[in-house]
Amino acid sequence: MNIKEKIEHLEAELERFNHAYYINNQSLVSDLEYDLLLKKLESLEKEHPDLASPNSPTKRVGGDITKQFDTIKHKLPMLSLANTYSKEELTEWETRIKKIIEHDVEYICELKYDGVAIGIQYVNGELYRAVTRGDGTQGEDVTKNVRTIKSIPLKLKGDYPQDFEIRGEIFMPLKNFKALNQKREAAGEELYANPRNTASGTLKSLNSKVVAQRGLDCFLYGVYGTDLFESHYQSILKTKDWGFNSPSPEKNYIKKVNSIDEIMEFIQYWNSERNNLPFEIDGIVLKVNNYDTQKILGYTAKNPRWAISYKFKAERAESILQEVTYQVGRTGAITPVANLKPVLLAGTTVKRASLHNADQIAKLDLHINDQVYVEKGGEIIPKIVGVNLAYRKNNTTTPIQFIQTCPDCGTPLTRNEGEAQHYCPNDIGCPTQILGKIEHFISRKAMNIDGIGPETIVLFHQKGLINNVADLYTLTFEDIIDLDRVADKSANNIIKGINLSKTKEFEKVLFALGIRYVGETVAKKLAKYFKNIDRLMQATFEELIVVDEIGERIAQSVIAYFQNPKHIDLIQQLQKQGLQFNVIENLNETSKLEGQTFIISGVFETHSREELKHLIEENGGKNTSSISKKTNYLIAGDKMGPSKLEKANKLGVKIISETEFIQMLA
Ligand SMILES: NC(=O)c1ccc[n+]([C@@H]2O[C@H](COP(=O)([O-])OP(=O)(O)OC[C@H]3O[C@@H](n4cnc5c(N)ncnc54)[C@H](O)[C@@H]3O)[C@@H](O)[C@H]2O)c1
Ligand SMILES: [Zn+2]
Repeated sequence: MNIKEKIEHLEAELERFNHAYYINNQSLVSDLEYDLLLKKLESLEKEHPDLASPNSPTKRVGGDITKQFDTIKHKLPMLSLANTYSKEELTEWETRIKKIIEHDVEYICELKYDGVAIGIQYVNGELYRAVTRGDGTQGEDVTKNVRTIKSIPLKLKGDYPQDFEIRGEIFMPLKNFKALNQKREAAGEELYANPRNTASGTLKSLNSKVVAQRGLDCFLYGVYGTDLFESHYQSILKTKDWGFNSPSPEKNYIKKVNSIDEIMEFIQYWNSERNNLPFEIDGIVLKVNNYDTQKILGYTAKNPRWAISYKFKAERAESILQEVTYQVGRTGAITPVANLKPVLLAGTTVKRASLHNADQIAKLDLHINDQVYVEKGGEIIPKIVGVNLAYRKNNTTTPIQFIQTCPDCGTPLTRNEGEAQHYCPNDIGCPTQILGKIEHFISRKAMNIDGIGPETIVLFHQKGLINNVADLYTLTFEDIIDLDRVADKSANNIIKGINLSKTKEFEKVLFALGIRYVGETVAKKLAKYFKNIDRLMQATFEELIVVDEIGERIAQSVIAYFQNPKHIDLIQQLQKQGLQFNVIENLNETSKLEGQTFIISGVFETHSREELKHLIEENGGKNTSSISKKTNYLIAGDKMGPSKLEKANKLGVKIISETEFIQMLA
């Protein structure tokens, strides 16, 4: 390749990565690899300015315009940040500043939140519009989605400017990310790769309800369009008074400093502490504090000159790929797992890395006995990010052949068109699938059968007592007491728990069946819509997809499930045992309290708190556990805490007695 071709090739590659990252929320390479390629292109362009294209990715902000939302022009461009990976590069940045600014410069250190940028305009103290960064000049109007994020105020407090913009980062807290993936796992869905890409995909969701459920959060770190302040730091402290979730100095999320050494201290602190944060950061951001100084320094086409980021390198280790083993999931999905020579990484010994699916193996062109690079990002299980090809030249390695039959039952694997995952189709006879399905069935969110754990299930299965979930209901006290280690009392508990599960609502039963892609929420929607199993079994594809939140993939999976005679047989057995396959209509339900939110506090004369909560829900109202502006009523009983009362009064929440509440239902 000559230089021109090299530049063109790099440009095309970076464009491809940008598109995947900003539009499809996928990382095809690691951030470090991306940044190295970009720097390579930058230096080639510097040496050969005549060959540089005016639209090069080195000169443009990576754009997220999907055309699914209205585009809005930014009043002030929304730029990216130049990035550095070392103290030397930071020092170079400071030297460039010092060439222009003669006096001492104050810097602000902040966390670099790993999410998506947002600009929010407030007019007369109310959230007016929220726009994504887009291509830096214009972004997309995602106001409706941003309104669902609880930490972003809809109305401001205090002495705010009449019209201004605040910018920040929307991200997904780790807890919510893990919960979301757990739910997806329970529904047999592919897991999301990392919080950043999930946050960015969620923000661009066309259904605001989905956004609300997923629990995005936001930190705000820049005020624009007002001349109230002299410095960045001053403005950030003030935005807290207006009601914003801005970074707090108490937690060391933001710090004012005067030298590179102090900056390095902040960086080192967070490089080790970042694993204890409830959200992900990918580095530190440094900003010149004084606004006048910022103005003098100005901008390049892509970045402000007064700010820079210091990015953490994902921790990486080298190891040898010794073997690939295959796990069978509850829904039959096959997951290849890399077994590595144990190696220390980010403080823990790593022996395994996830390989996701056959495509992943092919993409890395993995061989057994390869020397591989392992990284630990936000995910709990580390992943293989690359192979040392030089090592392969001098060692014997063998290409990996993806298995063709199930490691558990020997059935030939299948792979649906357009899907990355292989499946074992023998869902009735494959031991891991049998056990996985029963474990899912008895789990807390499904049938919630107390007294049985995974080990008991294995034991029952080994003794030939259960082969599917219907067999649970034919277990007798004698069957159970015969097993090792089971005492009278626990045998009784098991039987009791199994019997009690017969009263579980239809939606729980539907979820417990473990139909691929039918998670808790989907099961609820399907139960509510079709009311009973017969109607659901007869539903056509067209009938299914009109249901809220049911897409093509779920509809196809539901249809495929009911086409299998073995599943029909199982359902009939469960019906015979008396499980609920109908929605029991609650005759007490009304919509009298629709749209009203209640909080209950204190002790009451005629109803327990639980009863009151139940009455609220039955009549279409909502319960909350903490008072906010959105709370409509506080039902006050005896011994109510004075702080609650004070807060309710302050926020204008109406305070009512138990009797007054009951009158609302009359
Ligand atoms: N892996 C891939 O395939 C791939 C592809 C494209 C981009 N990327 C990654 O994305 C980077 C480019 O993305 P970018 O342009 O958004 O730059 P960036 O993420 O490196 O930095 C700029 C962004 O940082 C965010 N930010 C977080 N905390 C901040 C704070 N306290 N103050 C100010 N800003 C803060 C803002 O959203 C801002 O837009 C690349 O360097 C690369 O690491 C990766
Ligand atoms: Zn199998």
